[in-house]
Amino acid sequence: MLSVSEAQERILANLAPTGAELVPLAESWRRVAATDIGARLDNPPADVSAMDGYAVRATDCRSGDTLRVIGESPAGHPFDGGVEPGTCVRLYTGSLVPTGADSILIQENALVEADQRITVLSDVVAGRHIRKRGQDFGLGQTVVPAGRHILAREVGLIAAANHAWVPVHRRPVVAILSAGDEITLPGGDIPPGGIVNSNAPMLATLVRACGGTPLILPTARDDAAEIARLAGGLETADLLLTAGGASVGRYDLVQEGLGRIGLKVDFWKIAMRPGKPLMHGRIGRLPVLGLPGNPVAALVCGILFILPAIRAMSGRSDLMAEHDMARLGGALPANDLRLDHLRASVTRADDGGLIATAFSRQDSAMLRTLADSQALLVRPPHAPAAEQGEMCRIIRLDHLFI
Ligand SMILES: Nc1nc2c(c(=O)[nH]1)N[C@H]1C(S)=C(S)[C@@H](COP(=O)(O)OP(=O)(O)OC[C@H]3O[C@@H](n4cnc5c(N)ncnc54)[C@H](O)[C@@H]3O)O[C@H]1N2
Ligand code: MOO
Repeated sequence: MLSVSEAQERILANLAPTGAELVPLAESWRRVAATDIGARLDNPPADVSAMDGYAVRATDCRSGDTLRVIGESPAGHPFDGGVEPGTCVRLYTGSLVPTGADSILIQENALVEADQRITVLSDVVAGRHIRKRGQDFGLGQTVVPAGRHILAREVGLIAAANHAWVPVHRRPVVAILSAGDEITLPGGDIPPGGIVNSNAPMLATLVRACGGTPLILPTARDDAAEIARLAGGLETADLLLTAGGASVGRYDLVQEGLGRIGLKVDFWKIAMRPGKPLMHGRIGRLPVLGLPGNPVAALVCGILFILPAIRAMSGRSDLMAEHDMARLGGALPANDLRLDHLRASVTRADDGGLIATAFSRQDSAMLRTLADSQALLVRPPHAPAAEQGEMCRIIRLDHLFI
């Protein structure tokens, strides 16, 4: 069986980033920059004060000196003149520094006298409290490089660089096809032997959390022709996910159904748990991931394979879900050849470190245990038995909004 890392490499090998589209700045959160975004001005655009006080010349601003206040420079209303020897201009945080001034005397260090005069109470250090033009970034400099995930900090930076529109990669469209005679819609009557389709809404949410646009297709019966019909004509999608019918049972017909519309299987079955029956292939140019029906297996495959695939198609370079280190909250038995992903709760020790404790039952159909887990505890293939307190690797689910 293929290892998880080989499977990831093969899935990612043929994925290209989507094209670019322009979105309003406010819509760019959690999108990915499609080109380098350059500054359309210097920031700050001119020398400005970092404090409320007076624009002065440091040489005539020693403790005990008296200066004449020749005007005011409120933020947004620059002073129309210059600071001459023995004079100063009243200004505020963000005010343009008038010509002639080289420093700011903060107002706490000035005693206001009569006749528009102030007495300096403390020596001024030349250059203090002035934000120099372009000290943050300069006109034409790249502020956000292509491939950067745009979060609130980048939104602020792009705005400061004077852009109202942002070039981002189009969200990858991910079609989701559930297969199985037993599958019913959430909220309806459940016939004998039926089970509610939890995979489609859960995978759609995962797709959204990873930055894609989910497209839930109608549920396919256990019928190869119906699977072929529902999965056909998806030329505009970027990825097709199937859920269920991936294993070796007589009614596991996804491969046969998709084969009728040209599926070329790249691999089937990998050395992981849960998620062993994962299938990867292509229908024409459309990449296909066949996920197991067991919901926990489908979600774990989502984190290991769909998440990096969507990130890659979105133009990101940080592809894999981040790992953290934790101490084991309980002993674990030795592992077999499959990379295991145990559902685990996470708490914080008094020293600030993380403690991950695997749930005692790890059935891959148990959704409540999955929802109660804050992390997947990763057990490498052939890991020996481990004692409580030993270090382990975890993938934190809350951090991924999954
Ligand atoms: N003899 C073997 N049996 C199985 C093997 C094996 O290697 N040999 N692998 C097991 C593993 S591991 C998994 S995982 C499952 C995967 O099976 P399928 O992908 O074929 O999934 P189904 O049989 O269609 O369903 C499995 C399980 O999940 C329920 N299900 C299916 N779709 C949904 C859905 N959309 N929402 C909620 N629940 C769903 C379905 O009713 C089944 O209970 O195979 C093992 N068997
Ligand atoms: O992938 Mo299966 O869920 O290991 O049981």
